[in-house]
Amino acid sequence: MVGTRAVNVLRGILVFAGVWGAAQVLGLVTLSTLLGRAGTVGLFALVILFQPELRAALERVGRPRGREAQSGAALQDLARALERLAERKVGALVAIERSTPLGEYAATGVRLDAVVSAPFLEALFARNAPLHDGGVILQGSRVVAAGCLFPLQQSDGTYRRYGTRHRAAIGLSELTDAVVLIASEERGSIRIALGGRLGPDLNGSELREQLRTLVYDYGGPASAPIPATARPPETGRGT
Ligand SMILES: Nc1ncnc2c1ncn2[C@@H]1O[C@H](COP(=O)(O)OP(=O)(O)OP(=O)(O)O)[C@@H](O)[C@H]1O
Repeated sequence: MVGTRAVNVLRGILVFAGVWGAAQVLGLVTLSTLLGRAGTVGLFALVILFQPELRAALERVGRPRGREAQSGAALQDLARALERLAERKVGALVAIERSTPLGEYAATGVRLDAVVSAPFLEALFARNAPLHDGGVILQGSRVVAAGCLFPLQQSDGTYRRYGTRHRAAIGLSELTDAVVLIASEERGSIRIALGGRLGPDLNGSELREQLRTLVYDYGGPASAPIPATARPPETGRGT
């Protein structure tokens, strides 16, 4: 994905390999030996750098069967919590992990390991609750972190008028394939940010339908084009 840390690292590796290859072709023995040694050290550095992603991948391999059924119940609870929060005009920001590991964003908040339930999510975002600020991250049917800092979408004009909660959702969805839900404190609306775009207001049944398509039925990056309801870039104040 363009702009992600992995792509930047890959670019660096390609430049490194190019210089190393050129040194070997040109017979620059000292330079190619030095780069060869640096490459070995670099390999270890990569393992450390991508430790959260590697751990998430291993966790995914070891995840027990039956996760889909649990996620179905979790998504129902998530939708119910978002509806209630929006109704009461309590702001909420929830990122659902899909293919891109969200470990680096979870690390900016408080790690949790709790089953998704509507009362728990509502309690997390309640005004004055210690973790109500920032975003919550879900992996499967678990809440894995709260109070997380998401990357703000750089105001390129399209979303300039939106507040930081919405721009954090758009920013995260731009850098990852997460499905990011926003309950607006100001408007009492629910929206989804996906692929760097903010969708329209959703009612409860539309939200459930979107969660089913984007999360429950999700079979990997190739299977999930951005649905029409998440497409229109809107220019008005979203809050
Ligand atoms: N980078 C960020 N990552 C995660 N959450 C953030 C980030 N920046 C702001 N927030 C959350 O957004 C809240 C501020 O929301 P703000 O009113 O500015 O945005 P908004 O898009 O207008 O949302 P709302 O419609 O709910 O008012 C903060 O209190 C915090 O909880």
